[in-house]
Amino acid sequence: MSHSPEIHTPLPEGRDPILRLVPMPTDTNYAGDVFGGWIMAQVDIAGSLPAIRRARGRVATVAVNSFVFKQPVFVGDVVSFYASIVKIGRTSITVDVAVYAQRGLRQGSDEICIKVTEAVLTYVAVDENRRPRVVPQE
Ligand SMILES: CCCCCCCCCCCCCCCC(=O)SCCNC(=O)CCNC(=O)[C@H](O)C(C)(C)COP(=O)(O)OP(=O)(O)OC[C@H]1O[C@@H](n2cnc3c(N)ncnc32)[C@H](O)[C@@H]1OP(=O)(O)O
Repeated sequence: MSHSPEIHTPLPEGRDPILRLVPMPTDTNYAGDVFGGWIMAQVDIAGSLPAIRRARGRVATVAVNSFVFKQPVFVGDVVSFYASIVKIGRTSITVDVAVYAQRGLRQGSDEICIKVTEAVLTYVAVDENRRPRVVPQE
C-alpha cells in the first residue's frame, strides 16, 4: 500500500521506544486492519511502564484522557511505543504515548514510518488494597 509523503515522519530522535511489537493476523478486525483494541491494550501497557517506575510500584489506569487513531496499523508493521510522563499529581501520573509504525521492509520496498496513534492516559499509584497512595518524591 502506498502513502502520501506528507504522513511519513521519522521516529523520535534520541529516544528509545518503551515497547516495540509486530501485530499478527490474530490481532486484526473483520476488515483485516489491526484491531483498535489491540493498539489500546499495548498503549495502556506502554504508558504504565514509566508510571510504575515513577510510582515505584503498582498503578491502576484511571482515565484515558484522549486517544486518536491517526492512521491504520497493518499486520507485519514494526510498531513502536514512546511514553513520557507529562504530569505528576498527588497520587496520579499522566503519560503521553505516541505510536509509530514502520512498514515496507517485509515487501522488500523502502521502509516508511508513520505516526499512527496519540494518547494521553492517567494512572493512579495504588497500595496493596488498591487504594490510591501518594506518588513518592523523586
Ligand atoms: C518498569 C517496571 C515494570 C514492572 C513490570 C510490570 C509490568 C506490567 C505491565 C502491565 C501493566 C498494565 C497496566 C494496566 C493497568 C490496568 O489495567 S488497571 C485496570 C483498569 N483500571 C481499574 O480497574 C481502576 C479502577 N478504578 C479504581 O480502582 C479507582 O478509581 C482508583 C484508580 C484506585 C482511584 O481511586 P479513587 O478513590 O477514585 O481516587 P481519587 O482519590 O478520587 O483520585 C485519585 C487520583 O486520580 C485522579 N483522577 C480520578 N479520576 C480521574 C479522571 N477521570 N481523569 C483524570 N484523573 C482522575 C484524581 O485527580 C487523583 O489524582 P491526584 O490529584 O491525587 O494526583
